[in-house]
Amino acid sequence: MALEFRGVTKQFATNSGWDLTAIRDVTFKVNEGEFVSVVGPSGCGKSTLLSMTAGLYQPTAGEVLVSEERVTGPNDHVGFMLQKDLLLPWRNIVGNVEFGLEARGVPKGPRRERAMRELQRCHLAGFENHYPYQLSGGMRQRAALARTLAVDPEIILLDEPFSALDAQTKLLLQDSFATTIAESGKTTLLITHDLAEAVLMSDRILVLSERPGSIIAEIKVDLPDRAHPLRRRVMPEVGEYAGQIFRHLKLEEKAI
Ligand SMILES: Nc1ncnc2c1ncn2[C@@H]1O[C@H](COP(=O)(O)OP(=O)(O)OP(=O)(O)O)[C@@H](O)[C@H]1O
Repeated sequence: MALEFRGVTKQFATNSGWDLTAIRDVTFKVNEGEFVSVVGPSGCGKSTLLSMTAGLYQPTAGEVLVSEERVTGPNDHVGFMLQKDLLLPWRNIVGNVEFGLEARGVPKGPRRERAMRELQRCHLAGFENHYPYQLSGGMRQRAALARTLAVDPEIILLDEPFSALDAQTKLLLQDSFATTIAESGKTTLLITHDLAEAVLMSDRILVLSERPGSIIAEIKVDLPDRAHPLRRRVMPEVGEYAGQIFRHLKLEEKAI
C-alpha cells in the first residue's frame, strides 16, 4: 500500500479558544501507481490531507501511513507540488530541478544527469539555461514537476497545479502531466476544484463533505487512457462521472 489514512481527524486551535475540526475520521487507501483525486467544497480540508501526507502536520487522531510506515514528519518519500511553482528566480531551470538533489548531497555529475533526464521527460530539453521569468506559466509548472520527480519520491502530491492557467494551457498541461506521471509509475494524489479534471486524470476520486471533511463518496473512473486526458475528454462518460460528483456535492441546491 502506497498511502493509507486510518481514521484520521485533524483539529486546529483557534483564537476563539475552540478547536476547529478540519477533517473527521477519514479512511482511505491509495495503491502503488494509482492516481487519486480529492474534490470537495472550499475549506473542507483537502490541503490539510496533503499536508498530513507530507508530514507537515500530525493527525489529532488516527494515523497516516506511507509505504506501510507511519508518517511522523517531513520525509523523502513524498514530493509536493503547489499551484504556485515556487521556482527560485535566481537559479536557472536545471539549477531549480537539481535543488532537491543538491540538498540530499547528490554529487554534481549525477545530479546534472538526473535533472537533464527529468527535463527531457517534462518536454523542457533546450530550456535548461533559461530562468523562470523567461518561461510561460505552463512551462514553469512542468519545470516544477521535473523538480518534484528528480528526487524520485514514492508519492507525488499535487495541490491544484493547473488552477492558475488559462483553459487551453490547462488542457495541454493536464495531458503532459498525465503522460509523464504514468510513465514514471508514481502514486499520485491530486487536489482539484475542477470536477472534469478529476475525471480526466484519475483512476479514482474521493469526494469530501463540507467541513469537517469526511469522505462521502469514492468513485472509480472506469475509463481507458488515464495517461491521455485529451483522449478521455471526448468520451461521453466523462460528463456522466462529473454529474455524479456534482450530485454528491449537492451543487444544484447551493446555486444562487
Ligand atoms: N494551520 C492551520 N491553523 C488553523 N486552521 C487551519 C490551518 N490550516 C487549515 N486550517 C483550517 O482548516 C480548514 C480546512 O482548510 P484546508 O486549507 O485544508 O481546506 P481546503 O479544502 O484545501 O480549502 P480550499 O479548497 O479553499 O483551498 C479551514 O477552515 C482552514 O481555515
